[in-house]
Amino acid sequence: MAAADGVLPHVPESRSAVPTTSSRPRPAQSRRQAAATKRKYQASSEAPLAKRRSETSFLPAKKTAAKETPRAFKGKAQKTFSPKRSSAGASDGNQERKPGIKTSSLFKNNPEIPELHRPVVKQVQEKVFTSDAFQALDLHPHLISTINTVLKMSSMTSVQKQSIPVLLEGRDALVRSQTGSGKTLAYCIPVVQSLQAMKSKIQRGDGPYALILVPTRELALQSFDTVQKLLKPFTWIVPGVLMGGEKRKSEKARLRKGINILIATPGRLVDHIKSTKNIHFCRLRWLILDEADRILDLGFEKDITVILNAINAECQERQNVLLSATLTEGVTWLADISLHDPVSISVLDESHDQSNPESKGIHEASPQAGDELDSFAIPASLEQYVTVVPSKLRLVSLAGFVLQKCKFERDQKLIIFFSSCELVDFHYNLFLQTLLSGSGALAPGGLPCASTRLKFLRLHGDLEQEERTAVFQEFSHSKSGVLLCTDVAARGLDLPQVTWIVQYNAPSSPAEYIHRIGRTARIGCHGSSLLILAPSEAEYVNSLASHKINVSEIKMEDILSVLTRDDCFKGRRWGSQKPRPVGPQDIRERATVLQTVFEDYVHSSERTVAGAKKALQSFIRAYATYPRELKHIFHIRSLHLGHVAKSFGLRDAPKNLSALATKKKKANLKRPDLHRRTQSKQRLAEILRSEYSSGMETSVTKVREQSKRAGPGSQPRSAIRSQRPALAVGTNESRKPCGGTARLPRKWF
Ligand SMILES: Nc1ncnc2c1ncn2[C@@H]1O[C@H](COP(=O)(O)OP(=O)(O)OP(=O)(O)O)[C@@H](O)[C@H]1O
Repeated sequence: MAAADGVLPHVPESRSAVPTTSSRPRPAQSRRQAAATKRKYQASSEAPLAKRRSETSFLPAKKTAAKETPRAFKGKAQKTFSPKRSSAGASDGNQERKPGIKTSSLFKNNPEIPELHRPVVKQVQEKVFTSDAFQALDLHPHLISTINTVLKMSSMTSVQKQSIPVLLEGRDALVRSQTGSGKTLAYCIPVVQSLQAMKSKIQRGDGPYALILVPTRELALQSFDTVQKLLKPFTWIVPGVLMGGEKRKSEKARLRKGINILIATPGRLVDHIKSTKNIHFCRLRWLILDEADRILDLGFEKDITVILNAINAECQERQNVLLSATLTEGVTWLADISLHDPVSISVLDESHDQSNPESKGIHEASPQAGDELDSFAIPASLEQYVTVVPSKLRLVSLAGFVLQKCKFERDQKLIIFFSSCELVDFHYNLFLQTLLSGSGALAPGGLPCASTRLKFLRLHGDLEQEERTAVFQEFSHSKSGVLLCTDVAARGLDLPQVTWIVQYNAPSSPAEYIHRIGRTARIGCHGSSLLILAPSEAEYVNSLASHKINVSEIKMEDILSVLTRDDCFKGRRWGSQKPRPVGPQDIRERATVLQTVFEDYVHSSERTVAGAKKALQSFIRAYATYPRELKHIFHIRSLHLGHVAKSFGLRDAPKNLSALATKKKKANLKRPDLHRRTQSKQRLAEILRSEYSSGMETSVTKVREQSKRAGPGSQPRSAIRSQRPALAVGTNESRKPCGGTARLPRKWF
């Protein structure tokens, strides 16, 4: 007889939450356990064992609505043991489990998984490499030899072949090409070439000749590294990075000594513009906005205003370059009105228009068809998958996928994207404590045969800079491992040999989807991505298709079936032990064992329960911030709190969460104006506390306070103070809505 679904037999040794074959119960013991189990079932509302054993399908035959029942934040999800029972005094992990403790009824009352009717669309693709060598360009011979010998590159990529000559001519440009196609060198090579060729040799004390703005610290470090390598033969040109996380004093000292190619995150640069005397831009020749569409998002916009005010006040003549894999309408519009005689470079156009070699992918910038702008190129070597998983089964499915890749396959490097720092921390700690062994510190409930082959790392904006840099370096150089992260790692990062991208929480825009999956399959390599959706979110696949993004389905059963390869997850059977073929029932049992391991860990102490609740709360908060156009797919009302709680290892839907939500909802109903205001405030707060900040909370507060004091339509204070010609930011004239990004005023470049 198989172990009951959702019921684990008594485990005498407290640390063995998962039964092993060596501790099989003796007949008398099994009889006692069977009786206990029977009593348990009589007392519970679960179907009797015999009936459940007869269920042959993987999911319950009983069909429920595709949407999870809209009982969010209300009733109890499942009748289970309360966290208190296992948490009190259980932190030492020596708590003895009672016979027949009900664990997870993971496979009951789940919404039906809908058939995915994927419209097959023709994906937009670009050619990565050309056959042309860098020697074909008019570059300094030492620069060419550095590219060949230090960077070990010989032929140009398509975007480099198109951009470098245009930029060397001195034109402004808008550059769009797929992720991992070599955009960094497409702007770094012309910058270095032009600066080394200047007639009056650059002095360190001259200050910045080029300013490169990037959205995150890791990207700043990465770009700095590339610039530094290119500058090897031109030692008189000094590169430098300002990115936060470092003491302001030491950054000031470096600024004082002089930085000629300055790479910075907007927040930190603003901080220096406001507080550092030695910063000036009178010799600036280049302004590069890498990941330009992200930099123009709300949140960065204010910083960019301050930066451009400061620059415009001191220098008018310079070259401006905007780059991204997803240049959207907002950025094109901005370029149309503000770049000087700009050139629009899109590798996509060249790939599409092979019939007319004259046209190439280079155009005078002009408005492009909306359809074309909404479709982004995806590397041809990137295979995209989606799986639809009911909320209760999300956690075990994610863990199953990680185990499949990292325990049973070689050299797999995974990045898993979550929607918040709290979610990253929760899953990181959970996986470390339950799936990883070898540290000798396996948590209560940890798998006795957990793998030493797994390596987990995490990256998000709440970590100390030292840890962020160390993680970035370690994952870069690792052959295998799992990086759990927020969107702080979504843009621009070039982490070699990443084999899989997993999106555990769906991104909030197609652009973010493209950037996340773009961390794999770079520069012609192979890679895959997996998007995990709930049944109520299945329509997201159509939304992706409307942007020419094609995904294939992987069935949840196929992911979970890996658990049958691992005897760690074997539930204890009593009665006949005859070997039998592995079937859906085995998968269910093993998934239940794994879920129980997670639940046991989460309920092992008050601290871990609180951590899970905090993560759940953060998940709900993030879920509420999907943009309007996706709200019909990701609506908080379609979440079943009890089911979602299971995916955080919580046996019950936390009551205080539901109370909080109901209270808020009621209050908001009474005050619709307040509701609207709170929503936008929350959104702003969300953005302000995002990973892209300068790393100095004070600067965020200052920006907030200043804008509050100054009111709408005001100029940044720095500009007023220094009598610089400020921009009319916030005035009705200068701002037009466009694609969620407020349009920027003319003359920023
Ligand atoms: N000509 C080249 N030959 C070989 N490798 C190259 C070449 N140009 C760039 N690369 C490598 O390709 C990888 C991706 O380059 P890069 O990070 O510049 O891409 P990107 O287009 O900026 O990507 P994203 O849009 O994600 O920011 C890097 O490892 C880089 O060193």
